Amino acid sequence: MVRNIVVIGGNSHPQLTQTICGVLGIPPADVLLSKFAVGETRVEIQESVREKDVYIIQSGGGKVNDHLLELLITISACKTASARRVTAVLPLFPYSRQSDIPYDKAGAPLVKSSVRDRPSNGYTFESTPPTPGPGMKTEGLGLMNGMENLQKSLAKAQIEESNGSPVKRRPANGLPRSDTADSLKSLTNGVHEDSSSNVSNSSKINSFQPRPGYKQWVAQAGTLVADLLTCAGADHIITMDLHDPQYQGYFDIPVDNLYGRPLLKSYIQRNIPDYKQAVVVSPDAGGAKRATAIADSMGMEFALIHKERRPTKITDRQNATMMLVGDVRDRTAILIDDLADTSNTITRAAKLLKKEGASKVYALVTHGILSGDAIERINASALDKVVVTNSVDQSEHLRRCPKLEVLEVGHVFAEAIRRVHHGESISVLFQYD
Ligand SMILES: O=P(O)(O)OC[C@H]1O[C@H](OP(=O)(O)OP(=O)(O)O)[C@H](O)[C@@H]1O
Repeated sequence: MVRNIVVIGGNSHPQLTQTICGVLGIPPADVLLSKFAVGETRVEIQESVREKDVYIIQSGGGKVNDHLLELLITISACKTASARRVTAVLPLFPYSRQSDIPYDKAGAPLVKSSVRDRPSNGYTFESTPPTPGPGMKTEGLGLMNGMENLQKSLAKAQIEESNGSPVKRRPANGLPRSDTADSLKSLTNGVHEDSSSNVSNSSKINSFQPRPGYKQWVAQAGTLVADLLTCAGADHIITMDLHDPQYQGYFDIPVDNLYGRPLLKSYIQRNIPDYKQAVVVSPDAGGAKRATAIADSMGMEFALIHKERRPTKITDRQNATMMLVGDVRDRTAILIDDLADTSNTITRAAKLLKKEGASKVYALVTHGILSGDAIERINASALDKVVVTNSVDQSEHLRRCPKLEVLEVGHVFAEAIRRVHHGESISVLFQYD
């Protein structure tokens, strides 16, 4: 039994909390996790955590936003109740697929197709508009252009006023008082259009295009989530198989990223007949390192599927954008990935592998998120077996998916908690060879 330690389970995965507490030999702490009628999360810690080492178990998946907020409020409640240290245990780390803005193959930030499809003549990676500087020609550029247009409009208004013509004035909220089309016309005139143009108002609105080079920013939600956790008071994070291991660098508190690989490897050794003759397959380039680590350490062959998310032909959505590099003919193929969400990736990969002659296809995935109709997709797919860990609650998935097998991660997290609590090294839990 471990002393002076408190384990609090969030609503995301009560069974995992029970397993962890069972291994540690302590009961889960008494907490009240509920909601007000309006939907706001309510947390009450119903026992003392003063000077205690607190571990809060909350996984991603399911109602991920609710679970995240519940975790943040629980961390904050423990800190204000004088906990000595608060560790957030996130078997599946929420938002870790959104740790950075997406980049295209050329290394430029991804933009929406309306901008991406523009002719690239003269495109540079310089920001547009550039930062205004002394002596810089400002015509047609950002704020300076807006100022010039404003000055022109004011001058024009003064002339019209002195001629006795009616002049449109903006109300206090800054919008012109006339109808919407007129308002937008005058607004777009100030920034994007030549005011002398004769094009009709509605076509101007419909034909609005962002300025070339303008980047439609994608939120860096992963960074925000890292900041929210530390801001709420987390002193330490324990997680498993982060989608992007570099995400740890977004934190200024310790992050222990445990590996699910030992569990996957031991499943292969124990359950796949003649596994040395099987081929480990990564369903996309992003997971190649993960899959090769397993293949190399077990002396197995490796193949790679090149995955392109956008289908090129509407008539062949399933295979047109996937290509196998390697040979799986008459062999068992073992797909390795960090997570399955819609399960599109693994089911399409399985179809391709069977088409390429694989005799059997397994998918071994650390995080079985399996959202929406993922289970139906798996049931109807060429996959023979899908093996996931219970980093996300699998009880409902298990009921609906006869192909699913679940590996227990509770004891791995319990051991990590025990070691962190006693100040012992947990590097042994990172080893997977
Ligand atoms: O079940 P699905 O909905 O198909 O999602 C699963 C895929 O998504 C993730 O990769 P992602 O597509 O984010 O690309 P990356 O590996 O290049 O980051 C993950 O590594 C899987 O390959």
